[in-house]
Amino acid sequence: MQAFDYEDIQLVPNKCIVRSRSEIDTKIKFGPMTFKIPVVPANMQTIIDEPLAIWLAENDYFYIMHRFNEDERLPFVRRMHQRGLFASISVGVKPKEYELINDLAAAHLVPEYITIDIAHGHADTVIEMIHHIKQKLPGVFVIAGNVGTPEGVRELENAGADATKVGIGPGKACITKLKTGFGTGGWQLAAVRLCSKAASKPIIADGGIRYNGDIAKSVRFGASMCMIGSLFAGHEESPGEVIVKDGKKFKTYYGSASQYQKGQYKNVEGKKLLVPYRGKIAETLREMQEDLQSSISYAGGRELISLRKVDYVIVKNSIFNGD
Ligand SMILES: NC(=O)C1=CN([C@@H]2O[C@H](COP(=O)(O)OP(=O)(O)OC[C@H]3O[C@@H](n4cnc5c(N)ncnc54)[C@H](OP(=O)(O)O)[C@@H]3O)[C@@H](O)[C@H]2O)C=CC1
Ligand SMILES: Nc1nc2c(ncn2[C@@H]2O[C@H](COP(=O)(O)O)[C@@H](O)[C@H]2O)c(=O)[nH]1
Repeated sequence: MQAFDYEDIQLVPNKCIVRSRSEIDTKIKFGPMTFKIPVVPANMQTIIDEPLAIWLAENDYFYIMHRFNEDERLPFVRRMHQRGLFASISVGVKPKEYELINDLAAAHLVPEYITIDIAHGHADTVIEMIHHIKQKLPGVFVIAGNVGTPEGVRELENAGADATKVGIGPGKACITKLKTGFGTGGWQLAAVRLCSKAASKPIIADGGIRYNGDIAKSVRFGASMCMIGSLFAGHEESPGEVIVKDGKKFKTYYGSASQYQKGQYKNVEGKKLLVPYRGKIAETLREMQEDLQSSISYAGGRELISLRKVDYVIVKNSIFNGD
């Protein structure tokens, strides 16, 4: 197996078949809905909150609400549906999470998407939760993760997951690779490739995306969707705290397994960092779409799927991504 990451790969251009990039379609059908671009902000507390979820849903972007305001999830689903918007929530695997699924079923509240979000997703705990959701809320599109191997993808798909999320430790706020020695940090793009070859359902490439071009690379290697944290952390709408340092504005971004999220220093696998303030999220999403349109033009196509066939070269070998 070749180990490579985003910075090691360049995609090889084909002849352009459009007169303008505006002709190019970046849409992706993912589960029951179609979205403008194959990108979802990470389901982390400093990345997504309810006002942003509403804005994203209203503007045809995918979102996944984080799971850290536990008791707010059921009312959140209700409020999204009352607004005529899709509901997309996260769950863990502890006993209280089973109660949430039971309560949603009892209230006939069926979110369109549920993401099972734990660090080591290739686990019986996740398989059991997939079974529970599918039994109680059969209409839900279930995303399960995170995994980093073909075996992980296959087992979760076989258990009933409709999509799997790939990425163990490549994230910017992640210290899993340093604290445990395990993960896909430094070879996340190769892991996406490996996992997508084993997948019979969509996969989400999660973590390690540092530039807009990495979205095209993820799609090239089989991702249907990219989950992004740090690139979304610095916006006006981002829930992180604003910090002013030496006259410059920053926002805080912390890992979901950091002491800041957990409230205690136990099994910590995440850190806190400051990211430069970068204005409105709408502008970043617009630029991502434009860059993706350009990518597809270089692929010699007019829609996202054309990226899947392009040649690539490995331009160097480094394993610094995420550090
Ligand atoms: N994508 C990534 O690389 C990573 C992401 N995260 C994020 O951090 C958040 C917290 O994750 P997580 O700690 O899993 O959530 P939880 O604290 O909710 O843990 C979920 C369950 O899995 C158990 N668990 C957690 N890690 C392991 C492990 N390595 N082996 C066996 N059991 C385990 C926990 O028990 P106990 O705590 O008692 O072991 C608990 O019962 C999530 O949002 C997750 O996505 C965290 C690390 C890596
Ligand atoms: N190992 C850890 N990974 C984490 C933690 N919190 C979140 N994450 C993962 O990172 C991505 C976002 O990555 P980025 O490179 O785009 O910033 C996120 O979706 C999670 O999968 C953590 O505490 N530890």
